[in-house]
Amino acid sequence: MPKLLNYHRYENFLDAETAQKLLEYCISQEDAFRDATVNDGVVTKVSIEYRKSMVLKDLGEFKDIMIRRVAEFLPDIFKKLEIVPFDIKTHELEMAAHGDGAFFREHIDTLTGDQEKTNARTLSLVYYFHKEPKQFEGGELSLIPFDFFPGDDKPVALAPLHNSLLVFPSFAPHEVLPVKCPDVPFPGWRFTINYWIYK
Ligand SMILES: O=C(O)CCC(=O)C(=O)O
Ligand SMILES: [Fe+2]
Repeated sequence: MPKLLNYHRYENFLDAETAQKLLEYCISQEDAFRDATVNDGVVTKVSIEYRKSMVLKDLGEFKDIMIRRVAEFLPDIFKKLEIVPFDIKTHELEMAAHGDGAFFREHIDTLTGDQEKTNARTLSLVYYFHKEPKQFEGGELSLIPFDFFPGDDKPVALAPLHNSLLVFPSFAPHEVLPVKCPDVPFPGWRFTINYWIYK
């Protein structure tokens, strides 16, 4: 019987003007997005059975904006997740775009190989944004109970709310359910900033 680990969602995370500028930046970068890869512990590769989405590494000014904003919330994040506060080693951020048929199957964000032992993804933060009104369906983030701990919990499917930040431990299993938006061009897709905090 599995247990769902703590998670939390902050709504209206950025001020409306910054959220709008971020959306404009993202849309302007359409040609710089590349097929997303996955890492199976040995190699990093594109795997269309496992993950279909596009990513962009260069967040421009929004990298610092996001890091600064999240820093204001960190004490509350540790509290909500019931995680003992730690010193941050690394910040890793990328932007992702999910169009029609995009998904990311069940996974965790932390690698368990030796090389990661002293520097591991610990907190996963996903900032959601999209054009309004929303032009896609689906794309919920499903958090999956951890069968290591006893409990009676069921998976929870969280809708990608515009201008919200979802936080959960990087070792919590999760998946992105398929997005549906046939014939919707790039500006109407499901966008995120994926942000991993390393301990
Ligand atoms: O897009 C999301 O909601 C989550 C993305 C994700 O799980 C990841 O990039 O590791
Ligand atoms: Fe993930």
